[in-house]
Amino acid sequence: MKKTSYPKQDIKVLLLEGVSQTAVESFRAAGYSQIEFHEKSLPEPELIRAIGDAHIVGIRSRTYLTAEVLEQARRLMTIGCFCIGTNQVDLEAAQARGIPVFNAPYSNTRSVAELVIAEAILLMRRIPEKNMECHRGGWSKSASGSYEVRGKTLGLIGYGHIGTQVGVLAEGLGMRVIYHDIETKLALGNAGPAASLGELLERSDIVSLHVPETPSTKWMIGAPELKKMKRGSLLINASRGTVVDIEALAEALRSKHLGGAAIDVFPVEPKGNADPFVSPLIGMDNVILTPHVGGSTLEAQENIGIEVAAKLVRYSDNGSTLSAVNFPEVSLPEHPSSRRLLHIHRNVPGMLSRINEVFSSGEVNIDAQYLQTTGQVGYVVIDVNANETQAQAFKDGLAAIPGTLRTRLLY
Ligand SMILES: NC(=O)C1=CN([C@@H]2O[C@H](COP(=O)(O)OP(=O)(O)OC[C@H]3O[C@@H](n4cnc5c(N)ncnc54)[C@H](O)[C@@H]3O)[C@@H](O)[C@H]2O)C=CC1
Ligand SMILES: O=C(O)CCC(=O)C(=O)O
Repeated sequence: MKKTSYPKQDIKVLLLEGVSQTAVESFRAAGYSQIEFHEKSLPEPELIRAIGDAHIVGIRSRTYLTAEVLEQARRLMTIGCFCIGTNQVDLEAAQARGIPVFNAPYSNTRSVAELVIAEAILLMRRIPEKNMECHRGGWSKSASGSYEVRGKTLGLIGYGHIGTQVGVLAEGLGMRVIYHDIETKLALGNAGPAASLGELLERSDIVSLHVPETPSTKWMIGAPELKKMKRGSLLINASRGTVVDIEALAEALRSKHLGGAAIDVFPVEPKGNADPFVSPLIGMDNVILTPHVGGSTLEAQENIGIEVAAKLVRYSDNGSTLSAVNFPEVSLPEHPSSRRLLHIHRNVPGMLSRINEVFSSGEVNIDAQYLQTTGQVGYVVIDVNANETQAQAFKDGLAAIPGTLRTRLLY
């Protein structure tokens, strides 16, 4: 087994929320044996207990790693979100503690896009109501209110990885696609940008949301926006629950201003499958309710398990932070003949010269040095041709520099 400064068998990996077994297998294959696996998210007191001695933690969307929780995670080296969204982690608090956070930005995007397309067709055909009626022993064979999606306008709010795929699939069905994004985006196929959010809402037969949870998207669809939507049009939200004012949506559905909705995400979601689900949308036959499963397919979860575990292992073994969402990114080569020192520090002037002073005795050769900074944090990696004692002395020297957040030594 490759030797690390901290023996791999002593590195505790805490995996929550039933992340795929492919993640467990990836850690085992990389030599990590201390893996604590939980099928569910943990209530905060239990989370704090479990994370207290963990070096690596893997979560999905239900575990909130707040500044207070991170404060208790004294040994935590890195965090993996086995999903796209990272809003459940206090990214600034993690950065300030020198903890890179990784996610899987692509692996479940196709799964969400497929669900959205399926829901668009079902809602256009009024299938949710017809389904409920049949369940109640009713039979209303009628074409009234049922339409093909062909020729209808789909308005996508957020034209990123998921929005673009929904657009491409929708065009394959003959839909017209318009989108609204805060960034300038390359339009795929025949899609085109709407002049504004308001224009998109006014023109679309179906509006589908694909934005992240940020201050700019919080409650972005409220009563005034719903009012702008066409009478009888449909709303799909598989992004984040805080994007839509759910009470305003319920009212728009009750008043029949909207014809239907498909909602996968909610402002408050149950913590686990045993907890009750409460929503003003319950009981509305023209609403498809799903328990935040947009990305929950076996294909997506297996791929996410492999992708995020690989990023966590690479950081732990090699120091690479490529694609970290809150941290300076460095992609590092292997270092077979040198020892590698990692120094994470507050990004203040003069830090690099203080780091270099530690090696100024001229006793050893520096084989390579890498530096990257983002806003508050700097990350320097130094490969040195030193023996174990020298390397340990360098690590101690680096740790003593004021402004140091964390140091590690990799063999
Ligand atoms: N329901 C589920 O299970 C899943 C939900 N998601 C959610 O979907 C979101 C989107 O995923 P991706 O498309 O992969 O993300 P992405 O980052 O590729 O795309 C998001 C797009 O939204 C745009 N955007 C940000 N703020 C905006 C605003 N105020 N107005 C208009 N556009 C804005 C961005 O510029 C970007 O183009 C994720 O952040 C996550 O919250 C993702 C996967 C599964
Ligand atoms: O699968 C999950 O737990 C969350 C999926 C999701 O919302 C995401 O990837 O952002």
